[in-house]
Amino acid sequence: MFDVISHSINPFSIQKQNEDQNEEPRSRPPREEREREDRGDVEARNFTYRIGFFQQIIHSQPASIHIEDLEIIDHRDTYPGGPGSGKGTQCAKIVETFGFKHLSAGDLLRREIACNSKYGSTILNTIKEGRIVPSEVTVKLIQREMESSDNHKFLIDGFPRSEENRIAFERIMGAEPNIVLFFDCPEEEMVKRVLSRNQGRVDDNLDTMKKRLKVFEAWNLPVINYYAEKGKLHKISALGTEDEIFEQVRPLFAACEVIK
Ligand SMILES: Nc1ncnc2c1ncn2[C@@H]1O[C@H](COP(=O)(O)OP(=O)(O)OP(=O)(O)O)[C@@H](O)[C@H]1O
Ligand SMILES: O=c1ccn([C@@H]2O[C@H](COP(=O)(O)O)[C@@H](O)[C@H]2O)c(=O)[nH]1
Repeated sequence: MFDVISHSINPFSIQKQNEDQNEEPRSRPPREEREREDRGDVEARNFTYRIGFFQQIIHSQPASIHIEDLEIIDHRDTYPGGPGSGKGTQCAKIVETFGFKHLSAGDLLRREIACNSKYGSTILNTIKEGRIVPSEVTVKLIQREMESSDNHKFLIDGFPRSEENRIAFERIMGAEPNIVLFFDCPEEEMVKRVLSRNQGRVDDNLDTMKKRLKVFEAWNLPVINYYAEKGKLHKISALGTEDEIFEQVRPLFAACEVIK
């Protein structure tokens, strides 16, 4: 495993200066800053967006499909697509049936921890705190997997977690999802599933789960709104057996197969 981040500036320290995930997400940057960004002013972008190290890469991969962490407005006892709602479980079924390449952002980050990569220990701490890893790190991991895959159909699971993630992904990969799914699950069910998952994850405990739900609630809403406005969002009830849930998912993907 090699480090995907080769910059001399640590993206985690940039994130710390610019973002407190315990606070509400910031609104859009002012127009002047956006214009600087559009002009490719790297220095301005670094400061403003925390993720500005990216080169603009136009990528020819066909658009990907995101299994998303999403949230419903004014419906606070359910957390669509939240932690433990069953996204990974359904992804496995989609892969089996439709031949997609499954990319779980969380798994990619955990792999960085396991192989002691440059930011492995910082990623570990971030995950223990239930916080969001800087987009620069996550998108580069996803990019590497997409570019080294023979497949052209991707299921991106648990990503984007924030508008910053979404914007970084679209900018780097030059691709948008064809479809975004959100899994609608009551909070107590998610907590129950996470606490009985039994896979030895450092974040499968009540303390981290509470933090994850809080971060999820604060940062996912703009992402949902964005995809809803684009007409790409599909809500799936996450209650029921795995097969029952897949019967809601299957037709959506069958329709995508036809579009090509
Ligand atoms: N329909 C279901 N009914 C009951 N348990 C389920 C169902 N689907 C998945 N599970 C179980 O719930 C746990 C969480 O599922 P899964 O890992 O797929 O969720 P996730 O949304 O990918 O979670 P995370 O975002 O934390 O990675 C697993 O132990 C899984 O076996
Ligand atoms: O895009 C991402 C995805 C994940 N994280 C961090 O990893 C954990 C676990 O993610 P799962 O999707 O539940 O496997 C999550 O709580 C975040 O801390 C991330 O930062 N960015």
